[in-house]
Amino acid sequence: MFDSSQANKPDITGRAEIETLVNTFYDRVRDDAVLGFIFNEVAQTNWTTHLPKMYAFWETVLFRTGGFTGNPMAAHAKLVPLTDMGRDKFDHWLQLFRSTVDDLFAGERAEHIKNCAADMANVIYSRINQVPDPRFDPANLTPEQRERYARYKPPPVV
Ligand code: HEM
Repeated sequence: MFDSSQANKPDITGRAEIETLVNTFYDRVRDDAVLGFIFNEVAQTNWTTHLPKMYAFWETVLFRTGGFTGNPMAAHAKLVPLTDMGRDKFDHWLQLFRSTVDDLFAGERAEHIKNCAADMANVIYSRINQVPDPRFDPANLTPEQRERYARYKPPPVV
C-alpha cells in the first residue's frame, strides 16, 4: 500500500546516508530503555570505535565495499553470559532499526537494509542462544530470500 509519509524521502545512495542512519540509530539505542544498558553498562561500548565499524558493516552489506572485517557472531556470543540476549531483545532491536530507517529513508535500498537486518538478527539470535532453527540457517534460504538477494544489485557508491 502506498504510504504518503514516505513519498518525499530519499533512498540510501552511499556512505553519507549510511553514516546518518547509523548515527541516528545508535543515538536512539543509547537512550533506549531496553537496549541502552547493554551497550552503556554491559559492553561499555567505545562509541568512537564502534560507530565507524558499523558504517563499514552496513556499507559492506549494501554496496559490497566498506571493508568490514569484524566478527558479529563472536561479539554477540560474548554478551550471552552477561545479559539476556533473547528473542524479545532482538525483536525490539529490529523494531528500532526499522523505524529509524523509515523515519529517514524510503526506496529499494531502505527496504533491502531492513530485510538484511531481519535475516541477520534471526541468524545471530539462534546461533548465540543455541536455538537451532532450520529457518534461520543461511544454508536454507527461502525462495523469497533467494529471489530478493539475487535481484539486489548494489549501486555505484557515491
Ligand atoms: C539484541 C540485539 C542486539 C544487541 C543488544 C547488540 C549489541 C551489540 C554490542 C554490545 C556490540 C559490541 C559493541 C562494542 O564493541 O562494545 C555489538 C556489535 C555489533 N553488532 Fe550488535 N547487537 C544486537 C543486534 C545486532 C544485529 C541484528 C546486527 C546485524 C544486523 C548487529 C550487528 C553488529 C555488528 C556488525 C557488531 C560489530 C561486531 C564486531 O565487533 O566485529 N547487532 N552489538
